[in-house]
Amino acid sequence: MSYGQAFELWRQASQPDWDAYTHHPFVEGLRDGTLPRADFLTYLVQDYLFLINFSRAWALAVVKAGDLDEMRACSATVHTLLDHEMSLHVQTCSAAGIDIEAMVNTPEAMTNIAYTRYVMDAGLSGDFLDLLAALMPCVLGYGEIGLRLARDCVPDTPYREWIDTYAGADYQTACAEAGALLDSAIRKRLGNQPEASPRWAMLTKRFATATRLEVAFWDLGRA
Ligand SMILES: Cc1ncc(C[n+]2csc(CCO)c2C)c(N)n1
Repeated sequence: MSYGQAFELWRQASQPDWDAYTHHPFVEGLRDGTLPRADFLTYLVQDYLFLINFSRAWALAVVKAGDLDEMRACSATVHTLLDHEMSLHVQTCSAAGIDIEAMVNTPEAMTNIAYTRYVMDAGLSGDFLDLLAALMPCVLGYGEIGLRLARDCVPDTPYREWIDTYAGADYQTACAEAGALLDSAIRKRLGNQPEASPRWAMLTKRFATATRLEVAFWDLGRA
């Protein structure tokens, strides 16, 4: 499954942080089923708070978009986040006795604040490309993780549902579309040789910073 050209270049430029993100001990614990349930729930509650702010960042992408196609793609992501992705978190936590009131009243972890506000600032101080560069590690990293874990996980891991969500055709299609949106947005603004643009280094850096923030996000699940 290809997530596009810019992603491939930024992913390579972000080594070894990309591997630290996609092969983090937390991810390995999902794969082999050894991740303690309490750690998973800590992660899910923080991730719920993360997704609230992440939805706001995709809403900012609607504002920063350059045409109706870009607006449609970003507003569809806002809709998916608010009406599907977040309800999975609520259901799983509620089955474990954590109600939505408890979730929204949990203080945001520092790394959670750092990550989401970094993404928001990329969009507020920069343009559509700055914002997309900061949004992509999150979207595409989970696609890559999902595919690998679906292939390599132990058959009876209790995290099979989580893995199947991200390995599934719906999510993989969303990743391919996000990668295509990124490539097309870059082509419209920077032309056919974007690597030669003076902006390329900064965009690559934004992708790498968001990747490091993903590593830190897994760490907070293990606290
Ligand atoms: C820390 C963190 N990083 C990535 C994701 C995955 N994710 C975030 S938004 C979205 C839908 C499309 O943008 C998906 C799959 C997450 N949940 N939490």
